[in-house]
Amino acid sequence: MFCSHIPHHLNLAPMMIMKRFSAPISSYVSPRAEAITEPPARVGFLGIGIMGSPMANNLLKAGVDLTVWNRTKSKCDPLINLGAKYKPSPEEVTASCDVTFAMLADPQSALDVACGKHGAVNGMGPGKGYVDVSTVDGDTSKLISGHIKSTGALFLEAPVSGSKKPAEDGQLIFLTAGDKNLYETVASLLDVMGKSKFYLGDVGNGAAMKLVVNMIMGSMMASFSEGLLLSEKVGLDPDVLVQVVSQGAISAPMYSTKGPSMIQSLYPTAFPLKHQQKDLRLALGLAESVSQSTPIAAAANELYKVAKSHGLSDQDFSAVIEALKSKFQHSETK
Ligand SMILES: NC(=O)C1=CN([C@@H]2O[C@H](COP(=O)(O)OP(=O)(O)OC[C@H]3O[C@@H](n4cnc5c(N)ncnc54)[C@H](OP(=O)(O)O)[C@@H]3O)[C@@H](O)[C@H]2O)C=CC1
Ligand SMILES: O=CC(=O)O
Repeated sequence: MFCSHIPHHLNLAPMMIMKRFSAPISSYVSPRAEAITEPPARVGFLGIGIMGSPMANNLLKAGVDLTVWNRTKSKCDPLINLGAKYKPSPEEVTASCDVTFAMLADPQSALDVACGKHGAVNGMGPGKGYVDVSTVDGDTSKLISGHIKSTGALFLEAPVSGSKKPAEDGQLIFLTAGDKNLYETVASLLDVMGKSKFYLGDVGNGAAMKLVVNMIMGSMMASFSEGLLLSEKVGLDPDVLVQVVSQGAISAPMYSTKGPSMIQSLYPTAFPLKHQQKDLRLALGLAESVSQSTPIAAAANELYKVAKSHGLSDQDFSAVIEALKSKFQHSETK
C-alpha cells in the first residue's frame, strides 16, 4: 500500500495521499524515494508566530506528537489546548524530540534560539535533527548548521515561500538544503505543511533561493504600489487596474489578494513589512557578495525603510504603498 510505512500513531496517510494527487510534485526527489522513510516520532516546534502557529497546527492535526516553545509563551496556548506539549526552553524541546523545526523572525533570533543560553544546540545529539525554516542569510544558516552538527545531529535549512494563508492551508513551498538524510526523514512532515519541496544541495542554497525569490517579490510590490497610485492620480479606477493586471501576463496572486485592501489603505498583516525589508537587506548583501548589480531591489529597499521609519513595520508589507503617498514624501524632504 502507498503509505503503509507510516507508523499507526501518526494520522498522516489520508492527508499525504490527498496532497500527492491534488498538487504538482515539483521536488527533485522522486516520490518513491520519499515514501520509504518513516517520519520522526516526536517533533518539536520553536517560534509560534504568524507562520509557526499554522504550521505547528497542521502537524498537530495530522496526529504528530508535537512539543512547542515560543519566547512569548501565551502564543503556545491555542496549540497546547489542541494537544501540543510545552517545554520552557528550546533546549528542553530538542532534548525531548527527535526532530525540531524552528521558525524565527530573523538571523539574530534564529541564532539566539539555536545557540544562545538554553538554546536548541544544548539538547541536540546523534540521531536527532534540526530543521530551520526561518528566512535568514546563508552565513547565519551555516553557523547554526555548524553548531548543530558539532553535537552529532543533522541539520536542514528549509525556508518557505508562501504566506499566512498558504501556511494555514498546508500549501507552502520548502526550499531545503543540508543533510539529505534529514530531508528524507522529514519529507512526510514537509508534505503535511506544504505543497512542494525542493532539495538544493549544500547549506546556504536554500537561504539564497529564498532571498532571491523575496527580492523579486519586494520589488514587485513596490512597483505595483506605484502603479496603483499613478492610476488613481490620472483619473483611472485602481480597482479596474487590479482586474486588468490580474488577467494579463504580469498577474500574480498577491496583486489580486492585496490590491483591493491597499486601495482602501488597509494592510492586514500576513507578511510583516519589517520581514520583507529584512529579506531585501539580506538579498542585497548576497548580491554584493558576488558583485551582482541589483538597482531595482536597492530602490525598493529604500522605500521599505521609509515605511518602517513611519511606524509601518508590523503592518503587511503591502503598506509600502504608504511610503509613496505625498504625506510621507513631504515629511521626508522637510
Ligand atoms: N509571514 C509570512 O508571510 C512569511 C514569513 N516568512 C519568514 O518566516 C519567519 C517568521 O515570520 P512570521 O511568523 O511572519 O513572523 P512573526 O514576527 O509573527 O514571528 C516571529 C517569531 O520569532 C520569535 N522571535 C523574534 N525575536 C526573537 C528572539 N530574540 N528570541 C526568540 N524568539 C524570537 C517571535 O517570538 P515572540 O512571539 O515572542 O515575539 C515569533 O515566534 C521570518 O523569518 C519571515 O521572514 C517566510 C514566509 C512567509
Ligand atoms: O516570505 C514571504 C512569502 O510570502 O513567501
